[in-house]
Amino acid sequence: MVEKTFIPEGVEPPASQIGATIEALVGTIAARREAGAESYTHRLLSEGEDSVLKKVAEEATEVVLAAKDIECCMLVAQESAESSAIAMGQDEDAVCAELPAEYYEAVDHLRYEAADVVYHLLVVLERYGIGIDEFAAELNSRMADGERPSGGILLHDEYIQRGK
Ligand SMILES: N=c1c2ncn([C@@H]3O[C@H](COP(=O)(O)OP(=O)(O)OP(=O)(O)O)[C@@H](O)[C@H]3O)c2ncn1[C@@H]1O[C@H](COP(=O)(O)O)[C@@H](O)[C@H]1O
Repeated sequence: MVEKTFIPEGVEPPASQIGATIEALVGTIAARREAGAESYTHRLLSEGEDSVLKKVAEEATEVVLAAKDIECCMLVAQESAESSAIAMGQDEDAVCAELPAEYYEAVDHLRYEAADVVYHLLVVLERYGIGIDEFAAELNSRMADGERPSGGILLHDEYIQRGK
């Protein structure tokens, strides 16, 4: 925990799968500060900022394209199912399209690109000294009380500077 954050008194911090994964990756990324140039992460942390910042933008675009591929597969499958229904004299509004293998490949691709975005984003946070708990506090501080995980870390008010 850093001075900017706190956990409400008397509550246990939560445990979760994705939390453990992100924490392990964040630890690896931080440790790569001391690695050599053979480490891709080290290069992103130590070279000019454009390398990692461009990578975040590029990977985010790839997420968009991967999601669009999924949409395209769904549309093609639906249109094909509707055409078949019409040809067979069935109600085209009642058809349920069978999704092709390409759809599942596109979903896998989206997951892959999403992981690329998260990794590069975590490198950016490390580069600019934003700890993972501080980042969690940013997300938690946006949540309503009933929505936030029990024991979720929060930002002290003076560190909430939205839109500045
Ligand atoms: N999670 C990652 C990770 N995700 C993506 N990348 C790299 O990010 C780069 C992405 O570049 P590209 O987009 O050109 O390549 P791509 O992802 O193959 O292809 P597309 O995205 O274009 O489809 C590749 O070089 C990947 O290896 C990562 N490199 C490292 N890590 C983690 O960081 C640790 C330390 O890595 P090193 O610094 O290399 O030791 C690793 O053990 C991993 O846990």
